[in-house]
Amino acid sequence: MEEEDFEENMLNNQLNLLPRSKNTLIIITGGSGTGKTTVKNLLAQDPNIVRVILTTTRLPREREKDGQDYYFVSKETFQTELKKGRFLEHVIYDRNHYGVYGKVVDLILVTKNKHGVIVVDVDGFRQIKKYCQEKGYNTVSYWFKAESEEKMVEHMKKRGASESEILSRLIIAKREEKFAVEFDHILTVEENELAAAAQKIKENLS
Ligand SMILES: Nc1ncnc2c1ncn2[C@@H]1O[C@H](COP(=O)(O)OP(=O)(O)OP(=O)(O)O)[C@@H](O)[C@H]1O
Repeated sequence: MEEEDFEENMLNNQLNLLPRSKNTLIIITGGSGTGKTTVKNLLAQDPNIVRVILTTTRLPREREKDGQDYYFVSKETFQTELKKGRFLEHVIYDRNHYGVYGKVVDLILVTKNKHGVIVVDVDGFRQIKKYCQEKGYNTVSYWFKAESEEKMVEHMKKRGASESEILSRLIIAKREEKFAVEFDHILTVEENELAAAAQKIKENLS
């Protein structure tokens, strides 16, 4: 093969490996009370970053809107879609189903041509990352930590968690700590520095 052809081939191969969308899905995981939800909401204030909306069988609460807070579906629809493999991840909480539609990720990164942000557990992170890799989408993952366990407890109390919930969340957090190495970044969110954490994530996008 001529040297020029070889170079062109190399270039084409590299282009094929490039993601189809230049946008990035920001995946946030970590212990309870580490500021994940707050930082996600701060990120979503940026017009270029869109929250990945979950689908649920739970009934809408007052003022919740379909397509804005959640996609609300019936249990039957959820089961049918689940069987078809449409959900990247799926959890049952308080007898209600919650799932992430693959097509919602496509909608944000490709159709809307924006970055996405999602808060998920470790299993969800793995599933979503796998999906994005298969589709050629960029992801950046963050494992969130608080300054200390005491601060996590303080934060959980702030959002109204009961003693028993706090205890079980701390146990889960301890158990899951070992998975932090699977993430691109481990981010300690300093006390009252939630906006700084969001800013750091945004800076890492460009
Ligand atoms: N670093 C921090 N400094 C000050 N307040 C914080 C910090 N992290 C979280 N908080 C506060 O703690 C409360 C819970 O935070 P948030 O819901 O963002 O945590 P979370 O990681 O999403 O928790 P969970 O997984 O339990 O839902 C909020 O009131 C938030 O403002």
